[in-house]
Amino acid sequence: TTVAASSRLMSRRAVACAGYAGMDDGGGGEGMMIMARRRRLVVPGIIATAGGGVRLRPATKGAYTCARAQRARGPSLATDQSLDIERANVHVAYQGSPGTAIEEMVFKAFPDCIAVPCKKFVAAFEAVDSSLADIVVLPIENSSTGSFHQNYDLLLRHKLHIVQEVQVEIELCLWALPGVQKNDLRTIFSHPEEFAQCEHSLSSLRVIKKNVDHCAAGAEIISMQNLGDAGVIGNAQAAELYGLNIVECNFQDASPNLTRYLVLAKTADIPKEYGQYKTSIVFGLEEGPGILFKALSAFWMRDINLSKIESRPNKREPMRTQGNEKHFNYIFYVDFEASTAEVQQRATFLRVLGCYQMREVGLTAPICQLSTVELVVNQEKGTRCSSLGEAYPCLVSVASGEPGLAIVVGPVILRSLSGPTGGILPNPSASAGWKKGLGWPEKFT
Ligand SMILES: O=C(O)C(=O)C[C@]1(C(=O)O)C=C[C@@H](O)C=C1
Repeated sequence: TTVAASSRLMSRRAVACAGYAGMDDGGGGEGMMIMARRRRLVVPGIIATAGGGVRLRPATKGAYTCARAQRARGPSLATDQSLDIERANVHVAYQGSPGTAIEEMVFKAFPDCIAVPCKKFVAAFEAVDSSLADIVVLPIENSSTGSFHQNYDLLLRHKLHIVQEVQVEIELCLWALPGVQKNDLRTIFSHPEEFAQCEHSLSSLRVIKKNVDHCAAGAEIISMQNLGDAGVIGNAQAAELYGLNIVECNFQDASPNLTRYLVLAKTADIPKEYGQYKTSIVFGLEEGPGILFKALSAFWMRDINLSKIESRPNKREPMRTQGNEKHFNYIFYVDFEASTAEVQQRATFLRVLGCYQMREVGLTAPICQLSTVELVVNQEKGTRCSSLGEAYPCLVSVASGEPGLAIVVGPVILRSLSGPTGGILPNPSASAGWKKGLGWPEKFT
């Protein structure tokens, strides 16, 4: 059976590897066609390190330099202000390998892309940092288990901009070698987040859970070692690819099971037309009663919908002192359905992580749209912008420490496509940083 198992795996993997090398597998079947369209980049000069990072091979050993990578894949759009992430051949980095849920999402969202699978997310971020890939795709939240906390930390550690978010429904299945029943299972492999999404389903099984980076890694272990008492939780694609049978479909505790992914690039991709979009910021606050409430009231005063707040420990300054007491110190990640607001008046630091469009793959209905009325003033530079696109670079520079104060005034939010619910006047007390003499923007007076 070992031979049968490995030849089964080999034949499946031959298809996967044809995809990996960017070769046409020559098959005429529907599945083969899909694999042929799916191109993955193998970067020969990249060495995975034990810590999951990547480093480039030294030049003497035939380095695959950024310049060579660039030549191989044509002109880079990484410095182009109008980065088109939905173009053909956009290079998409992610943590995963053939058959993973994340890869399925990548090909759903970017059907003509070149996939750049990496061992770890850190390596995927580095691939974009070093221009080997245009964008990185990062899971950030699941509809039943919530935030992927470690991935929030990655957003801050790297200087990439969020350029899009994509929500995907992922059906999880339990699979094992052909002939293996649910009762035979003693070990189950999966990604920790996928275990969490199936906690209730798993409670009836007496199994040991083993974490792997993604479901395909677990499937490969089972297939290669011919483990007749092990299963793996993941999406259906990997089961097919690694020659496993589905023991149970819809194994996740809640349906639909949605994962929200962020797409990040080196350059901010500012929405040029007003549509359904979001901004993500991260900030720290000074000590004091109600400070978070005051910062967030800036959104309320402008009728801006906050869609998510996440607090994380401030790793650089883990403790703050209040009187004689020491407390944990936090930073706050906030997503809101508009452009940036004047939180920076109260923030000890603030970074705009991105302003981006929201996409849903196979899901329904936009919730809110922003009208074209938007004005930003950077007092020091006296810049007035009439669109979010114009305003964004100024907001980013102010947020990253340049002198000045950028304030978004307005905006008028259309709650439905049928018409505005009314404009929001800037509230003087909320705009305390506004310099006298500049006056209120005409559009709002
Ligand atoms: O195990 C896989 O196949 C994965 O792709 C893992 C993965 C991901 O990285 O996107 C997939 C979905 C989950 O919600 C969390 C993790």
